[in-house]
Amino acid sequence: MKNVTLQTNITSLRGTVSIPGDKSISHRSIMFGALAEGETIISNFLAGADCLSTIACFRKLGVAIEEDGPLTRVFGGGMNGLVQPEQLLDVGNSGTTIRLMLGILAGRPFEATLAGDSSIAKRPMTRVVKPLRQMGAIVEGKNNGEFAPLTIRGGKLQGITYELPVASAQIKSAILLAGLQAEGETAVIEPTRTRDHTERMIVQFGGRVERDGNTIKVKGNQSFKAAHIDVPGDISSAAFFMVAAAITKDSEVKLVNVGLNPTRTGIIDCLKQMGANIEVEPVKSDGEPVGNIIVRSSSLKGIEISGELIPRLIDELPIIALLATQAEGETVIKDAAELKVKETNRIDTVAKELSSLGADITPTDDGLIINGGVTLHGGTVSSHGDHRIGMMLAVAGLIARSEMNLLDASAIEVSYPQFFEHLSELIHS
Ligand SMILES: O=C(O)C1=C[C@@H](OP(=O)(O)O)[C@@H](O)[C@H](O)C1
Ligand SMILES: C=C(OP(=O)(O)O)C(=O)O
Repeated sequence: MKNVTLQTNITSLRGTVSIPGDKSISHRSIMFGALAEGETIISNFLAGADCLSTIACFRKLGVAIEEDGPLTRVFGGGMNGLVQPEQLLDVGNSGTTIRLMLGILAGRPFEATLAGDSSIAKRPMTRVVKPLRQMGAIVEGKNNGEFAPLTIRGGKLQGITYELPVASAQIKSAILLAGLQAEGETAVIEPTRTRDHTERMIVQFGGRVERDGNTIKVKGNQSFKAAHIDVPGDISSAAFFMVAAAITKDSEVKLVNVGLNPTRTGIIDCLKQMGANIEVEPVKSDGEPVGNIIVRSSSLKGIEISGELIPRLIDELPIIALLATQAEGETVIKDAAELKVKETNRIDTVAKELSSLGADITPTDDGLIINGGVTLHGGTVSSHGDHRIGMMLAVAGLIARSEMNLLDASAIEVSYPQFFEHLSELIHS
């Protein structure tokens, strides 16, 4: 529960940040490395608390994983290499870990129990438990499997065709990971395109996956070969500095090595639509698309953010809400009810914390309405244990007119342990 006094009312932000590895891709590189045959070598792995939880879970499943300076090595024993864990699998604060691991464990012929922190205990799990049960896994947990702790006994699975009730890469990935181990074919139909890192990684590890419109299909009984994965910088982490540069005066920030997978670049589209001064320089890469992003102080206008754009910037909505407080006119965020089931109810926590700093922000059933052009003042705010809320509030501090204290700042370690260090390197006061 580290509390920090934030730097407020700064003059400008200038410099370059090399953005740490993408959280979604880091999780998946460990998972596929564990299921593949041989030594997988990962560079730029994100050593944030969530991804370290994934490593700890796979070690308990018998997989050797070495953190070797800048490289992470996973010694996979193939699909049948996982062994029944002797202890509970602790996913910490990570929704991606628990949901994707359920998909993997659904196909394994042993029992395992997964649990996490108090936030994980409140996040909905029926969304993955239901399709996995349909495929043949046995899952037990509180409220008929809605909440962790969850005990899963996997085994012989049958492929299914499943229409996702919400646009979620975690549900899609859990079903695909089970489908890769099932008899026959598994098809997942997504209502709107979501991040496709799992599909890309299936191919990188020598597997097969097909996409036809919004339907993704995998054949069962596949096996994987070890791979080299170079994890790009996390655009969801870069977003905090993009917004920070846009809303502060005399600023110019360059973010290097950022993942530019089109299923994740909604924040760039949103900044452009709001009138931000932003440039993107693509950089050659073998795997996921990567580039550098340069953002300068901007004069911004309010927009509507809704529909298919939402899954492409879902984790950036807290920092976009702050951006909107500095734009002229109204910003309406809708179709984003999924924000209610993240680490916190992000509609409520964003509205509560930004209102306490003087923002004009109203929570709705599926988003937020923000009237911009407001000067923020200081005060005591809290991350509520949610890393993205913590980083958004630290960025709000940069433009706050009086002292600001952030409670529970340590939550930021979930996705960006070097956040304060990188921020202070940019500050010119
Ligand atoms: O698949 C992933 O790595 C993630 C998917 C998203 O969640 P949902 O699938 O619940 O939308 C996102 O919010 C989360 O931070 C990471
Ligand atoms: C929602 C998030 O992650 P997860 O679902 O993995 O906890 C996030 O990182 O914003």
